[in-house]
Amino acid sequence: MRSKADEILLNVVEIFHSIQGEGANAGRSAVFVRLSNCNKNCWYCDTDWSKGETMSVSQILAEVNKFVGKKDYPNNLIIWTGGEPTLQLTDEILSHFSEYYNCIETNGTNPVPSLIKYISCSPKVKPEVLRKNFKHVNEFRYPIGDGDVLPDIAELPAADNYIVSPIFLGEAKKRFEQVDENVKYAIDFVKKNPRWRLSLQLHKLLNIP
Ligand SMILES: Nc1nc2[nH]cc(C(=O)O)c2c(=O)[nH]1
Ligand code: SF4
Ligand SMILES: [Mg+2]
Repeated sequence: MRSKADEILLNVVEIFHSIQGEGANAGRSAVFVRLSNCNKNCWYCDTDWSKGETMSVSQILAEVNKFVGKKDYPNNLIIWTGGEPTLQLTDEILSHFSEYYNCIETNGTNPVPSLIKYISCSPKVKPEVLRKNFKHVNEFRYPIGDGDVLPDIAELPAADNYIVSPIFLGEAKKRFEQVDENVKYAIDFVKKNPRWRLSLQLHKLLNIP
């Protein structure tokens, strides 16, 4: 018999098992489910989110299960990313993944489903929009380039971690080159603003997915 999980369909770019490369969970084992599409078009975007294939929730569950077991909670991380995962992800979908520790990487344009356990927000909107969408997030992570100005922490919703990551550049959609000016600027920023901390995109340094 067909179940609800067979009927709910999502557009998925890729599903892979790696380590979380960025932020406060950097280094942790995680299954990434990259959903198609975004509502922004950042010049430094490193992801081809326009492609993808249709998958049912059952198919996604089967794929995730190949990599990570249900019994390892809360160390069985699923990272819903994109593109912008809030364009597709709902609590109804997440109810089928309740035995996993569900994390999201979001650009802050929309509120996230309530069943998400860990919100990593890399904002592409103004603080006032963030205040409307969130009471609290687990981490704010700003990609930062030489001379970029960040909002004051007082303007942002409450967060457990405030993180800057220097923007790396290189070939389009494969931006793995360190930009020394951005790294220096990020380090000086953290020295002057010690509530913020530095996170490097480990997966780019290690050349892994
Ligand atoms: N290893 C690894 N960590 C990541 N953290 C966030 C990612 C993303 O593309 O959202 C990502 C990614 O693509 N790979
Ligand atoms: S919001 Fe994120 S996924 Fe969307 S274009 Fe910008 S960097 Fe890429
Ligand atoms: Mg990525």
